Amino acid sequence: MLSYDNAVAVNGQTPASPTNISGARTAVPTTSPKVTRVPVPAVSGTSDVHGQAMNGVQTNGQVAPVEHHIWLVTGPAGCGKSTVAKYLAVSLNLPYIEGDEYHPKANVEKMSNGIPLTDADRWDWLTLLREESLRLINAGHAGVVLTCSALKKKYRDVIRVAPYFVPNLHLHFIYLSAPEEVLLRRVAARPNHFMPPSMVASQLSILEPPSEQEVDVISIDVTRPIEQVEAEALDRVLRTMDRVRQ
Ligand SMILES: Nc1ncnc2c1ncn2[C@@H]1O[C@H](COP(=O)(O)OP(=O)(O)OP(=O)(O)O)[C@@H](O)[C@H]1O
Ligand SMILES: O=C(O)[C@H](O)[C@@H](O)[C@H](O)[C@H](O)CO
Repeated sequence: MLSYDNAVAVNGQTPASPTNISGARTAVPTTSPKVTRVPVPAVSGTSDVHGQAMNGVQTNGQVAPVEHHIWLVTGPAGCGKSTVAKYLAVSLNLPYIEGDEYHPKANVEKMSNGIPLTDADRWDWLTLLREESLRLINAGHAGVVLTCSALKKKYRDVIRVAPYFVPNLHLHFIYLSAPEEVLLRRVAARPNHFMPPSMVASQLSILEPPSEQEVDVISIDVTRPIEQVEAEALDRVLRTMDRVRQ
């Protein structure tokens, strides 16, 4: 069941909710969550040096509205979410939220032991990722880059609620697709990661690849070398931002 237990700050104000009253949080990051913003030059015209508002005075003297974006890099284990998300975050000078670091300890333990998560295991985690994205945007960032497997449509729909909370907020999924053998090879070759290769099959068994009706999804074939994947991802992001601005 969807949970709205955790209140989201809207324009700096936190609405009353059962969570505010009890002070309890249902899910907390297992480790120090990775919310990083790498101080490199922004891609021209996308953000200022603080990675903040992408507005500015247009040639007609009018101030353009601030457009906010959540770039959610999605797909099954090993598809390259973290790699691509870090690249986008650096290129766009935006904070990066590593979804895996927000799983409760029990989820990580399950996955480490080769036990797939259930819907119930994922609900609070998904809500937490949505909240954390909104928190950073409400704190003044123009946008965020977020990784989250979001394997089913109903998981993506949990995040799709985000734009209700912030004016001019746009959510985009960047879905990385690769066949099982490629995922297996990449997961098996990756050192020091909690996810065993045996979990790839279960990820694919529940995966609902985004349909054409999910018009907020950019799909990218990631069987190609990483440089090509990153270049395509950035190009599609920049073109999407242009479209939104027009
Ligand atoms: N296009 C690519 N070509 C070759 N190797 C890649 C490519 N993309 C990612 N990799 C490598 O595959 C491995 C998995 O990538 P990464 O950790 O980014 O995936 P992920 O989707 O974040 O995985 P998980 O969700 O399981 O954490 C890494 O070792 C990474 O360097
Ligand atoms: O929904 C899930 O089953 C999980 O989020 C997984 O996708 C892992 O966290 C990730 O892939 C790590 O390897």
